[in-house]
Amino acid sequence: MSKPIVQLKNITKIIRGKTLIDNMSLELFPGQITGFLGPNGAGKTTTIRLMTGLMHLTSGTITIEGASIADDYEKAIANVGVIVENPEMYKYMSGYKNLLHFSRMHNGVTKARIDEVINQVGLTKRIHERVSTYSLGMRQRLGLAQALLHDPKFLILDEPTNGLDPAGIREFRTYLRKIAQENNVSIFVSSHLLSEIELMCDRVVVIQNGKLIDERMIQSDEKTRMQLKAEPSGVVENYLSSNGYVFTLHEGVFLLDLKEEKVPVLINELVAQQVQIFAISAVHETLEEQFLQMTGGGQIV
Ligand SMILES: Nc1ncnc2c1ncn2[C@@H]1O[C@H](COP(=O)(O)OP(=O)(O)OP(=O)(O)O)[C@@H](O)[C@H]1O
Repeated sequence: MSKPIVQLKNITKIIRGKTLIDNMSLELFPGQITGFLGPNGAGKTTTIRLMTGLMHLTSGTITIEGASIADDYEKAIANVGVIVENPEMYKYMSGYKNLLHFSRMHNGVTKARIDEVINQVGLTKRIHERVSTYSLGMRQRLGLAQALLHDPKFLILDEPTNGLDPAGIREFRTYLRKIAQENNVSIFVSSHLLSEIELMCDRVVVIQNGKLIDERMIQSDEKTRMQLKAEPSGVVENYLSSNGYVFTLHEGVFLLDLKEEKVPVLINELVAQQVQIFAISAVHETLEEQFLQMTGGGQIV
């Protein structure tokens, strides 16, 4: 695994005797999109405020590209890009003029760099039109371009796809992935929307009561848990075990993990052995179900 871009080491935040963040440690890596998931009040916003220096740590350290937020703020923050919930844009100016305006907030953003980010977020054709004519998805992408202007290595997105439909989310994700990979940026997506995290991220960390309670990779090409009802079960059992399937049999229903594209193969082979298939279907345990189990049913929208 490559070197982390961001390191949170045993961070704690206490305000007026209340522990908001409790001894949390986390590493974020280049090229990776990490989802930060938690019920309302879990401490997501507080963590982001600590990461961007808007709040001071009670104890622990946060470093970005090796620079400490507490001791070397300017250097650390130079590597951070933030997209807030609804990026504030000048609607009656063109996308280009907006970017030109925001580029002046940083040192050394060239016109060539502005063109580069416009191209990266797919806005080249419409960039000279007024922002008021943009779709919501285009505005989000303009917000992304704005956050990328100074070429940060760490990008924070707070509830990034607010209001986008699933197709819009998917489109936005394509751009995020391209940016994570091409620029070797570490992207951190804070959201209480499980579906959003599932769609956009490679990895998810779950926070509750200021503590990290789970961390896992999200694999899109994962095997699906299937339930199969077929008879005679002895023949099915024989076939599955001699072909290396891992399965369980409960009340006449087989449970096994396999990739969806393997389903027709399995059906053909069983039918060839005179097996009668009554049903085969996917059993989905979504991240949402896992999450609800983990957090004991915290308030999720
Ligand atoms: N300045 C503050 N002073 C005291 N308590 C605070 C302060 N800021 C946040 N809190 C409390 O800290 C806890 C964590 O809040 P935080 O906003 O970080 O949660 P969150 O995960 O971002 O939730 P949401 O999804 O609702 O934004 C909450 O109980 C909140 O009331």
